[in-house]
Amino acid sequence: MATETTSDRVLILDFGSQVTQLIARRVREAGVFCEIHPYSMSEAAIEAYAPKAIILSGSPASVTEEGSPRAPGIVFTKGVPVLGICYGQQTMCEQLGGKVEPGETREFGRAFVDVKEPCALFEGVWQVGAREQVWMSHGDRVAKLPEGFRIVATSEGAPYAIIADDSRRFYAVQFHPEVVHTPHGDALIRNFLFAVSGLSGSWTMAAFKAQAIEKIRAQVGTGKVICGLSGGVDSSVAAVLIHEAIGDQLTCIFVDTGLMRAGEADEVVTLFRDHYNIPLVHVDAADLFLGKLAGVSDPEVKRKTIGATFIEIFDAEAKKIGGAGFLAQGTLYPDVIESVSFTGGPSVTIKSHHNVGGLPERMNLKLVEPLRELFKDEVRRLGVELGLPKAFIGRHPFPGPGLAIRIPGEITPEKLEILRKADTVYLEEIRNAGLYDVIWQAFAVLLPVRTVGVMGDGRSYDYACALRAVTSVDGMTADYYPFSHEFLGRVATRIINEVRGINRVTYDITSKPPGTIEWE
Ligand SMILES: Nc1ncnc2c1ncn2[C@@H]1O[C@H](COP(=O)(O)OP(=O)(O)OP(=O)(O)O)[C@@H](O)[C@H]1O
Ligand SMILES: O=c1[nH]c(=O)c2[nH+]cn([C@@H]3O[C@H](COP(=O)(O)O)[C@@H](O)[C@H]3O)c2[nH]1
Ligand SMILES: NC(=O)CC[C@H](N)C(=O)O
Ligand SMILES: [Mg+2]
Repeated sequence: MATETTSDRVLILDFGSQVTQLIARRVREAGVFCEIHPYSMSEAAIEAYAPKAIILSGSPASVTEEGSPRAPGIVFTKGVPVLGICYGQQTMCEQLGGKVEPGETREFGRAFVDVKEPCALFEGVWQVGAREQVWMSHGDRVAKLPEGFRIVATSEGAPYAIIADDSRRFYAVQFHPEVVHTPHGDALIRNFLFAVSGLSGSWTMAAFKAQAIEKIRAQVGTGKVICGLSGGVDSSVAAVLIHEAIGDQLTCIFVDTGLMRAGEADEVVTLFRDHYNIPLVHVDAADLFLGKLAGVSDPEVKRKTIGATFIEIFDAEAKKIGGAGFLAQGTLYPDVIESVSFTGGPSVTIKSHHNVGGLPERMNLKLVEPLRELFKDEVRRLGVELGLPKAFIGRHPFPGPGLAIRIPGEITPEKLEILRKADTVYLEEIRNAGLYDVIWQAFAVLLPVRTVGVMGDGRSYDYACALRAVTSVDGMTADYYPFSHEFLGRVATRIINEVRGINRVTYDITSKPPGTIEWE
């Protein structure tokens, strides 16, 4: 999976921590390319990836348990700098001849470290003698240092809060520098990347764009490419990027799945044709999708059915334009991470994104996915770099499976119609209140629950709907948007008055985690 994007690559080995993603974000924000791989990555794959530095993540596991995960030996013999975080520190110590034991005091949340000796990791950030706030989440602790290490900071629950082996460039911390609750944690990570590892921090969107174009040309040659275009920011950016690379070898395909929002199909096609001179085919596949989804209520079955149907259509369209060999999609890094359960790795499949885990096993078209290693906010920056108009860049994400994953249970044309109306009212109110751009994503969900109400002195027995609005940076974590009660009241009244079939409205205040943004 290694890419040619840059030679300054950092490898993050994941032991299953909840916050491994954040390590990647901090590294990329520093202008350094990195990828997350499971700790079980083979030594050959590590060699092929050729990291300039390695970071070991935290983990729910305990080094003291038999069979708990270990880093591949090559991590410590390759001669590159290594930063161990929490479990990463513990396994580093254990593997290099130190000792780990269950601690007497567990530390969760805010803690303080006393800085004892100078260290490249916090040079220019923390002073010797200072007491600094960090964020801890551990029960075990290092009890004996491996040879070559020294203690540079301590905390109450972790006498080895920061340790260093300067000659081998191995550093390890018991706390989590990647979370915002460790103020200056990002500066420590930068020090590891620049001062310790000597990386350049030159991974910019302009550099990414130039290299991505080269890669697309090399992969595709003179072949024809069709690009699944949804009107969302990811596929729009992918299409424009690919068009810059291969010009008229590209044809875009917009699939109307029948699971779109009100007016969306026309809007997307018009917007794209107005701005770009890229051939766009509009396929009306509503009957096909609704037919295949009839009677399906399990979320994963829905997602896989939708993924397979998309591919069926792309295959047919590829033939129609005289045999395209490649399918381009706006797949992002989070789609990949959430869909993939690493064999032998610690993470589990949360949901099969229709364009990754939902793809059929056998595919005729070869995938071109130039954004596969980017997070959403990075794609938006690439969009700016490519000169995409704001109408594309600022759009809320809309998932490929569309309203199908916003109607828990079976999907029917009647339910789709009700949901479209409620969603339209909700988004209209959000726009009127000037909130569209401060919210990351907002939508209505039609619940498969009917409740009793009283309307116009009569009894109603209709569906309930839930409203969702979240703030986020990259969709990997999210919080609910704190609307005023007045706003929520206004939307609820309008939906109940205007949308036949809904007589109750609720607001979803679940963050991610533990929830996800979509309901399925
Ligand atoms: N209706 C559609 N027609 C054609 N391709 C689609 C459609 N919906 C999704 N896709 C393909 O699946 C990919 C993933 O969808 P996803 O919703 O994650 O991205 P997007 O729609 O491009 O952007 P956004 O996340 O902002 O909605 C898209 O980039 C696109 O290639
Ligand atoms: O194209 C897509 N195909 C999918 O199968 C899919 N599932 C979720 N999403 C979008 O991903 C982001 C994170 O969503 P979740 O918190 O629900 O996983 C949110 O922005 C979701 O809308 C999808 N997009
Ligand atoms: N966050 C972590 O990496 C925790 C590591 C280990 N499970 C402990 O409790 O110490
Ligand atoms: Mg979309």
